[in-house]
Amino acid sequence: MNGHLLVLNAGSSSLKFGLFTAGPEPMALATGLVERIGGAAELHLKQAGGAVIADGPLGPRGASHQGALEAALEPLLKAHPGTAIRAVGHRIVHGGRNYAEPVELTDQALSYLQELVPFAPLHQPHNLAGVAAAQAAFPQARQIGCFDTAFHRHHPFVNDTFALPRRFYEKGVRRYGFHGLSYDYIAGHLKQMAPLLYQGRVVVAHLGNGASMCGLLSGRSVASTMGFSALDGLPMGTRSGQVDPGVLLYLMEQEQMTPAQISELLYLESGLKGMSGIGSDMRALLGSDNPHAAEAIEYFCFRARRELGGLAAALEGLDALVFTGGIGENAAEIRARICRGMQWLGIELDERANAASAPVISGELSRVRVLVVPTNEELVIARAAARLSR
Ligand SMILES: Nc1ncnc2c1ncn2[C@@H]1O[C@H](COP(=O)(O)OP(=O)(O)O)[C@@H](O)[C@H]1O
Ligand SMILES: CC(=O)OP(=O)(O)O
Ligand SMILES: [Mg+2]
Repeated sequence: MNGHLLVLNAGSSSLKFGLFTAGPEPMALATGLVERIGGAAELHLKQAGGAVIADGPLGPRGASHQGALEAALEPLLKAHPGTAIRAVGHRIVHGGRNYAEPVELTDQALSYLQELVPFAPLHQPHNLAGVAAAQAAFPQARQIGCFDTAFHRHHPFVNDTFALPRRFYEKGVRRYGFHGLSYDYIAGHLKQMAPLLYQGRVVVAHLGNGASMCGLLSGRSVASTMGFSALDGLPMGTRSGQVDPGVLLYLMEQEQMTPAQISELLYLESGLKGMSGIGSDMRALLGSDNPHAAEAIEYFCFRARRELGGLAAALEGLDALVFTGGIGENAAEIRARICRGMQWLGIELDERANAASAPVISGELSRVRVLVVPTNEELVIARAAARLSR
């Protein structure tokens, strides 16, 4: 079948994208990233072989996701003249109750996904804006949606519900879980590279700007630290992670904060940024001697250890721990500090392997294998787009 695939992974302040071949196992031809959209946006775009196509500030077009997408596509398509885009695969954070698999984005699907915007205000609007922009740029192409929630849709009921009156569950107040495209990639990687571990009890720590952990049993999601929204669980770059709901009542009743103000607080002003007063970037915190930065890092690692213990309980044991995401893949110091408190669970790191971010970072005597696996959400999307546009 002719044509290529374009993959768009729109985050809250970033846009990752790639041009792929459309065969049964798609191959990346070029991949790119726009970061700091809305601020000092920069475009980084390279060929799969490593040659740089574009690298530098985006200027005024970096003010919005739409502008960033247009500015990113120009050099991409110029470097690949004659490319016909057969399908555009989109990461869509929330698929709600309806979608446990990727789907073609018909008008009906899009209007359902639009209704989910309040469930994921930091991501869903950008994801849907990406669809609109891609429809305008490639009117002939099929638009395929791939959902962060889909991988978790078969959670057992205890991990799907809250202890609220039943009617809220029926209305969709559930623990959806997110980062499913990343967990899907990791599960597929384990199946291929470590089939015995794949069959076992695995916790994946996706530690990026957004962060969550997921318990896998035979490659399927059993429990995740993110729930109804992408706010729960671990603290993140700017998100709070788990907070006592009583705090929210207090903020409304005593501080007279509006829902919009609370949303801003929890999604954009909390987490590493809020605790440190410095910023959301783990690199900046690790490089700082400010005691509040140190406390934010310690809280991050402490919460990760707590969640790891909880997920191991949900899995009734642990065979492997996988680190992924920008922090999980690169920050040896953070991996070490999470693992240091977990010897009781059978985790022993090999310090040198960890410092080198080697694929296996556990020591020979460690009962639990500890791995570093770079995630690839774009490849998972490309595979789905290839399949659904066949
Ligand atoms: N070498 C590194 N050391 C520590 N943190 C890093 C390193 N490289 C990237 N990070 C962190 O990874 C995070 C971004 O992760 P990423 O998975 O790219 O985010 P997103 O959720 O936007 O996809 C940032 O906090 C960044 O500081
Ligand atoms: C769901 C989520 O938190 O995504 P990201 O890590 O891209 O912010
Ligand atoms: Mg991410």
